[in-house]
Amino acid sequence: MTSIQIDGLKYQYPTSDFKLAIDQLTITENLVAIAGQNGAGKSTLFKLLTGLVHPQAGEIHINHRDLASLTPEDRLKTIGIVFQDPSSQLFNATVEKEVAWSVLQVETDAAVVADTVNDALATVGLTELKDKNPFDLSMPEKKLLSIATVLAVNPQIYLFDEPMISLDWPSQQLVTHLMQHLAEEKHQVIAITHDMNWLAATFAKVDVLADGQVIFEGKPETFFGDSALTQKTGLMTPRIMQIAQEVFDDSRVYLTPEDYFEKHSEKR
Ligand SMILES: Nc1ncnc2c1ncn2[C@@H]1O[C@H](COP(=O)(O)OP(=O)(O)OP(=O)(O)O)[C@@H](O)[C@H]1O
Repeated sequence: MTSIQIDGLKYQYPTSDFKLAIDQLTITENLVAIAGQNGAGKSTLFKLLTGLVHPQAGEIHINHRDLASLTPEDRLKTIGIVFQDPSSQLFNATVEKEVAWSVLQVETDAAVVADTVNDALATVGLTELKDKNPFDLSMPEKKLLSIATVLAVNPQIYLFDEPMISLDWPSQQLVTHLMQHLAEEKHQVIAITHDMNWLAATFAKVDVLADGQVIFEGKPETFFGDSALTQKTGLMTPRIMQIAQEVFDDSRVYLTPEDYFEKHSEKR
C-alpha cells in the first residue's frame, strides 16, 4: 500500500503573499481528489509533491521515505505528474520519441524501452499516431500523449492536474477508466479537479483546500452532505443534488444520477 504523509509543511512563493500551511495530512486511499477554489493552493501542493519547489519547513514522506532524500531517478519512479496543459510536457519530434524519452530516464534496455513505449501508446489509443509531431495533435490527443509519457515510467503515484480539461467525452471516459484501473492495480492516483460531478462519481476520498490549508478530508458524500462547509468552500454540490433540491425539495446527498435512482427505487 502506498502512503503519503505530510507534516508541518510550509511554503511561500518569493513573489507572492500566498502561504501554504499543512500541519498534517495522510493519504492512504488509492483514488483521491483535491478540490478547492481558484488559488487555494492545489497546484502548489502538487509542485511540492513532485519536488518542483521545496518547502521552507516540514516534511513529505512517501511510504515512510523522506521525499527530500530520494534520488532524481527514485523520484521519477515514485511520483509522476500529468500537467493541466499538456504542451508544457511535450518537446520531442514524434509521439513515439516523446514517450521513449520518458522511459529512457529510468530504463536502458532497448527492447524493454520499445515494448514499454508500445504498451503506453496502445493504452491511450495513440499507436497509429506514433510518427506524428506532438504539436500536430489535437488537444485531447496531446493530453493523452502526456499521460502516456507518465504511464511509461509506471510511477507508484500519479498526480493529475485537472485531467478532464481539454478532453473530449470519449477521452474523458478513457482517462477515468485508466485512473480507476491504476488505482485497482495499487497505484495511488490523485487528481485536482473543479468538476464536482466527476469528483462525486469517481473518487473515494476528497481533500479540500482553502487559503493554503486543508479544511476537509474524507468521503465525498460527507463533504457534500455538509452544506455549510460546501458553501464556505465555494464548491458546488453535484448537479443531481441540485436538481433533487430544486425540483423535489429533497436535500439528501446524491453523488450520481444512478445513486438517485437507486435510493428512490429502494423506497418503492
Ligand atoms: N510561480 C508562482 N509565483 C508566485 N505566486 C504563485 C505562483 N504560482 C502560484 N502562485 C500563487 O499561489 C496561490 C496558489 O496558487 P495555486 O496555483 O497553487 O492554486 P490552485 O488552487 O491550484 O488554483 P487554480 O484552481 O486556479 O489552479 C495563488 O495566489 C497564486 O497566484
